[in-house]
Amino acid sequence: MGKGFFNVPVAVNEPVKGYAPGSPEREAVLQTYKDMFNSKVNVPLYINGKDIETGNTRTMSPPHDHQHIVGSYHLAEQSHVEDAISTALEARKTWSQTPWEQRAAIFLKAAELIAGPYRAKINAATMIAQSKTIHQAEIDAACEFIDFLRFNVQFMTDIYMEQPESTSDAWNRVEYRPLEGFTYAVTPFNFTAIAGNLPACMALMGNVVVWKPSDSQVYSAKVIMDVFEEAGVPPGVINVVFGDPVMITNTVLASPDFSGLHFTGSTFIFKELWKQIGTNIHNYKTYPRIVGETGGKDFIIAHKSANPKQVATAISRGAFEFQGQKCSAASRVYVAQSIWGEVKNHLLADLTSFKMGSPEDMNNFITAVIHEGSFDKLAKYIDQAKEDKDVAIIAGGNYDKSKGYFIEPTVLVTKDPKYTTMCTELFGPVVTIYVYEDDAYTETLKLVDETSEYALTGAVISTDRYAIVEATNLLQNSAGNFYINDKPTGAVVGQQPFGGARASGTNDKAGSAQNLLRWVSPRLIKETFVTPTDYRYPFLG
Ligand SMILES: NC(=O)c1ccc[n+]([C@@H]2O[C@H](COP(=O)([O-])OP(=O)(O)OC[C@H]3O[C@@H](n4cnc5c(N)ncnc54)[C@H](O)[C@@H]3O)[C@@H](O)[C@H]2O)c1
Ligand SMILES: N[C@@H](CCC=O)C(=O)O
Repeated sequence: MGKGFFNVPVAVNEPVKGYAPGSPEREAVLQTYKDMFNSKVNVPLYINGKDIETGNTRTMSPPHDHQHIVGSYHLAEQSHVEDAISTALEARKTWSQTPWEQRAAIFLKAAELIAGPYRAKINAATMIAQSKTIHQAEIDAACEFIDFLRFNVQFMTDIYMEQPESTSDAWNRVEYRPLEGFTYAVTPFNFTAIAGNLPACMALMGNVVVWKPSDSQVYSAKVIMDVFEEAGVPPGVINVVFGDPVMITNTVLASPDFSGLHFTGSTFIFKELWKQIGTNIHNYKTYPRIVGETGGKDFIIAHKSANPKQVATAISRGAFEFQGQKCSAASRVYVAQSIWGEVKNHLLADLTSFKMGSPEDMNNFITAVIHEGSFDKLAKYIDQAKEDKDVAIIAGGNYDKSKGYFIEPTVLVTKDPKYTTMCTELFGPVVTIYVYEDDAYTETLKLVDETSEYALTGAVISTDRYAIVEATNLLQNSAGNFYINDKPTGAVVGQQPFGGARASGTNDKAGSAQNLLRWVSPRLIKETFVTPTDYRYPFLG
């Protein structure tokens, strides 16, 4: 189909803008934030390239100002989901035959639109919908999303170039077909980049998609769809439905043409979806691909040789950036007794300096948690900690939902290494610390490995190389992303492919060729040049 072997632009990471006072990017994003905050957006479904208004709507409010309405979005009925499926299957006829370089051009254009004309808008939407500070919005909605789009194009061509050996009389070719049928993307609230990448990377590989965003990310999902539309994603290739996740999922998974689930979200939901796909397995035309990146209970272990200030900073950033609502957020920390005093002093000094409030005020490091359900759950764990004897609250512990869902960054110190908040994912600004005896390092590493069902990210901080080696070996299966002398968050596309195993997911590494491989079904074509005409082997005479 192609009329040349094309080189794609070399992917480079999008530089993170600083948003310093007086900078043009700061002025632009603040003005856009104000405009969006003070108007009302109408978000329809998007099916077959058309805006669909169902009339059944739900309002949208920023988590930091939950009585303020910034717009409303339309909820799908079953018939809309069925339309999304049939329109995707119709679009597949053309899209799956479209040359790869044409598909690539669309998503490279999307990257440039976000880097330029849409940057302030996608960042402001993320600040409003998900209550991210400008820095957290910039590294997610702008930079990480741009990186996904650019690097995926490079990964796609790397995959296509992977070809078998041929001989002089037979040419072996592998074509990387899109999956037969349609795919389903179910995305979380916490990363605009993930919401955009899950449908986009499947479409890039020639698939057609039904995408169900999180109810708490609709505003920034709308900007993503505007970008895709302007970049030229043809009608029917990516269809967006909002609303009841159970009804939408039941409808999608009931289709015999369902061919792949690309999920990011909580572990329990993913396991339920896997089970449902298993139950329906006899109905499908092909075995559906299942990719899920899910929860975490991410750790930092600080050796006695660690620099206490480095440990404290890794906790301050790793546990509290974006209110701990990263799957990679540090939420359990093991600190050697001899450095704990100093770590604690630095950490408490950091927490005292944190400012909390609306992301519009760029002095704030902490904003609100995503919704009332999350707020109430976190408040319950904090209240329980106030009651429990084995745990002390050394910072934070207050919360207030009168205006926004604000939870004070909270540090628990426990004497019980299996205390509930050392094991359970809370997904908020609460970190639990266990102080271990300096000479119990090896036992503590075993504890790290055995304490949680998850295995997403983790970090060791040490200046002793043997301690690093021991942690690297003993924690081999405890984290899919393992950091040495760093916090466990902040993976960058193209640098730290991201994902974990155990209950944290299928570890198909977002931001890598490995993930894209899940969305193709290779076909081997052997072409023989001189076709045999006699069945006898030479020795048969
Ligand atoms: N491992 C990773 O890469 C990664 C990245 C981001 C977030 N996460 C995880 O995501 C979670 C936070 O995100 P969230 O609160 O949006 O997660 P969530 O599981 O509540 O929601 C994720 C998506 O699933 C949908 N959903 C909810 N119930 C459903 C059901 N019964 N059937 C079908 N779909 C359903 C939601 O509407 C949403 O679109 C955390 O557990 C976090 O660790 C993991
Ligand atoms: N890319 C993110 C993780 C995404 C999960 O929420 C990080 O590494 O911090």
